[in-house]
Amino acid sequence: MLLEVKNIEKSFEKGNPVVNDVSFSVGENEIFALLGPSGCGKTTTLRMISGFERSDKGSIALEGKEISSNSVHVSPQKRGIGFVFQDYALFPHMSALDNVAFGLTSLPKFKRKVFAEEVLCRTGMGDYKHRSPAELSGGQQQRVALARAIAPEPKLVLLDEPFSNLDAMLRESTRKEVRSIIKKAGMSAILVTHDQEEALSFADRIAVMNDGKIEQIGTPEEVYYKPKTKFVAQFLGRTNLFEGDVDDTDCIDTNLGCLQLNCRAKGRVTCSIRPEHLTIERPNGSNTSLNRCKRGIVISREFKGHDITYHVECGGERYIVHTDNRVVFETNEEVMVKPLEPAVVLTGA
Ligand SMILES: Nc1ncnc2c1ncn2[C@@H]1O[C@H](COP(=O)(O)OP(=O)(O)OP(=O)(O)O)[C@@H](O)[C@H]1O
Repeated sequence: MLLEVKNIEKSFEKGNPVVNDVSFSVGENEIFALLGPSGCGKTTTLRMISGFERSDKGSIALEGKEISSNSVHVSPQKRGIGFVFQDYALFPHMSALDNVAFGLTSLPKFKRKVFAEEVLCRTGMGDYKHRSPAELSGGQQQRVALARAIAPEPKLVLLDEPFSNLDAMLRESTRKEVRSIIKKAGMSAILVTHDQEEALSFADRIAVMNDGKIEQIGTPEEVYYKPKTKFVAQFLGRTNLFEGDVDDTDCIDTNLGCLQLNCRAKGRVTCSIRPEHLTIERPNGSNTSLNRCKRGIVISREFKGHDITYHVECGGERYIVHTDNRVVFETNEEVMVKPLEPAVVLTGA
């Protein structure tokens, strides 16, 4: 493993820990994301890894060497880690090119600007190389800061909301370009974001944080399709939650009928089904008697072009169903909601 973070903790003043017993590791050439709502402790975790903040407890090791513990604190400059701060932190008196060339101390002087320009071009900022930060927009400064962090090709680069100031189109293309630069150079990265779509599309693995703690670590597919807690299920997009007693066929009885579970469980469980794992049908003789499901009413629908989201009331509860645009129902229509996949049991709920 390139980075090992073990049981780190941080409190400010006398308050509760804002980072509470956080552990994870990042592999070689891996892109890892810390995802969670504002104030959950993501930036503080990143600052402890960079060395700008000292942890109260726990340890951090980079390439097997301890850089932070009770007795060790390697200064940020000596950690060999690149970072992009939320506020860019560019040198105001230097051009974009000089900002990027500044850190390239391992290259001979005559090569620094050539290489800096190459990286600036890859983040789409080649045409702005002579401008000072004051002459650039927020989004452009953000891309220069990205270029500056990745140009020296550090083993690990820390990215704190690095795409937040870019508009939707630019965000997607910059994200792809930065991901490819990191992967091609063999670097690893930790991205901090509260944007679930960004974490899902950019990272190889994601740690979902809530209130100072990590609730789940997994690949994008794992955290999205197999959330362990209610928080993870709800933070990673819309979902339908159910509670019920497991019968001896691994099902629970719900308003939608008998729901099959994704794993063996006992007693009372909470489980989740993503809206795209439900579909709706017109009631007919066969599906109404099937599985004791109740009829529902379409309360509203959101047409989004390539797909449609329906809100259906069924047995006094509301459910969200996401279908492709060929499944067309009107508001107030009577429907049956049918699961397409088993419900995921929230084992950490
Ligand atoms: N220097 C500080 N002094 C006191 N409290 C702080 C300090 N830095 C952060 N905090 C508090 O610690 C908590 C976690 O902050 P942090 O910036 O790590 O969260 P975050 O998840 O990165 O949020 P955001 O996405 O809004 O940046 C917040 O409640 C914040 O107010």
